[in-house]
Amino acid sequence: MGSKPYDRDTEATQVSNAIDEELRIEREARKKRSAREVKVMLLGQAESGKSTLQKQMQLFYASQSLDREKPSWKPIVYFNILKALRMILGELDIQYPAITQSPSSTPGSPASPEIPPSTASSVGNVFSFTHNSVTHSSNSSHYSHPAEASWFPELQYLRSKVLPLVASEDALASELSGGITVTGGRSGVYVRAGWQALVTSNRAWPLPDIRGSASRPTAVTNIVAKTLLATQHEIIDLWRHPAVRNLIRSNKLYLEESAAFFLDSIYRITEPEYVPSIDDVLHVRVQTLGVTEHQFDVTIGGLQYHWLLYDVGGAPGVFLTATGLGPVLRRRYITFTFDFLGGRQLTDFDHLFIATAIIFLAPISAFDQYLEEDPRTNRIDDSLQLFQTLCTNKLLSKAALILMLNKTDLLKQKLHAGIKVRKYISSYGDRPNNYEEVSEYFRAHFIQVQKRKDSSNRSLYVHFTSMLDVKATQAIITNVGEGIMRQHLSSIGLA
Ligand SMILES: Nc1nc2c(ncn2[C@@H]2O[C@H](COP(=O)(O)OP(=O)(O)OP(=O)(O)O)[C@@H](O)[C@H]2O)c(=O)[nH]1
Ligand SMILES: [Mg+2]
Repeated sequence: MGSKPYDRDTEATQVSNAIDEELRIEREARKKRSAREVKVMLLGQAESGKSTLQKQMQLFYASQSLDREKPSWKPIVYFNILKALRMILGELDIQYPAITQSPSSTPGSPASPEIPPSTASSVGNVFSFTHNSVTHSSNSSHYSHPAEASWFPELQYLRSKVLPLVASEDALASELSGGITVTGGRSGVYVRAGWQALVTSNRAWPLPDIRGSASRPTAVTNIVAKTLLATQHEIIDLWRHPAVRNLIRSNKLYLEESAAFFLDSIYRITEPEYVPSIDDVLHVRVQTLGVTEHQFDVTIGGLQYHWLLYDVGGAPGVFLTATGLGPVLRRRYITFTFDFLGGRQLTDFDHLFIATAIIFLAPISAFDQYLEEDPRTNRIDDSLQLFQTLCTNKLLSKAALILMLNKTDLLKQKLHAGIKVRKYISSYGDRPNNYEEVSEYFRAHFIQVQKRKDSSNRSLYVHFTSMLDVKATQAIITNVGEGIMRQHLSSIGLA
């Protein structure tokens, strides 16, 4: 019988060659792919505007996709309003415990649609401030404003009207998150990468990526829409009430930056046919947890490039490694993020540390604000420290570095209102308290950090931005985009 002798070595060699060939093909394919792939990372402290920049880039490079998403932002706009109302009522309760007593009914007031029973019962918990137990004295002499005691009946009435809405905040968040709650609140959130979070008073609700949210349930959203419509006048009366104005002016009440925009627009938002505008989408505040990836195709010089944008959530303690290392200290944020990205457990991210460019956002309006988790750290100081960590990171030393000194609109407003930089940053000294001087002062500090700490000798591109201004931001994106492409072409040897 002439059967061929079995040759173990030959077969092993064939298998080995086939594997090598497969690897070579995969390497070639990867090389080709990466020549067309531009990776951009957005970094900066919480609320610095990274996700807003991501939306602006989406608007610039893929505007139809943002248009398609608009309806799904509606419940999140509602959520931002409910959160603002909760914060207003919370502070009023602390300042004026008397208003927590039931009001005598006011004639002619519209009835609010019913809130789901599961949430209505939580009203007591939402406002269980220690101050509530203080018996209110009818003697108004301890109030700082002469009219304060006379405000109580109206505040009591407005509170009773708005309270059912506030009580639906958790139910709305639960509906949007598909019922998943994250325990531990702001400081101890454990969620996988790529989620956003609706943060309520003591909980966080992971919000699945808005892009995949077409089939969301809407029961609570509809009830909230009706309740908002039924109470729109009371919401406006509360928002414009001198008591609330007073609390904001005296810094006793600090609302998220989107709050004023949405509350001022309440009549437009409560219209039955309301669909969020691009402006609304840009104003929405949703916290990013972990890293969210966004992709666009960008055509330059007749060639199509695939942009991968990584929006890295800036809040502490929201990262989870695949190995379950858990929350990290604020100071280690960037180092950790890079470890997380460089760690090979998450294959999608394992090449991130060769990002083409990093855009670092620093909100320079935050000179009078402190970190929530560390009330002694000024937010500008925190931004400078994060920026320094970034400049010294070896893994990222090849990436182009772009610095956006953001929220210049808010900075101008604050300076115009007479808020003194010197009061919060003593080294500012006696320099003039105007926009030109202040913005230049901050710019010089960031540039100095890079000069001193970045050993790679790369250039730093600095832009002053106001991320809610579409026209101005689109011009900056054009400029930054061209720079990033130049960097990319040079890194793959084509420029
Ligand atoms: N006035 C003003 N508001 C801004 C600007 N940029 C962003 N915002 C608002 O600031 C809030 C926070 O912005 P985000 O983009 O969510 O911040 P982020 O850096 O992604 O925050 P994290 O996801 O927590 O890391 C949102 O309500 C934005 O609308 C700006 O230039 N001016
Ligand atoms: Mg974000």
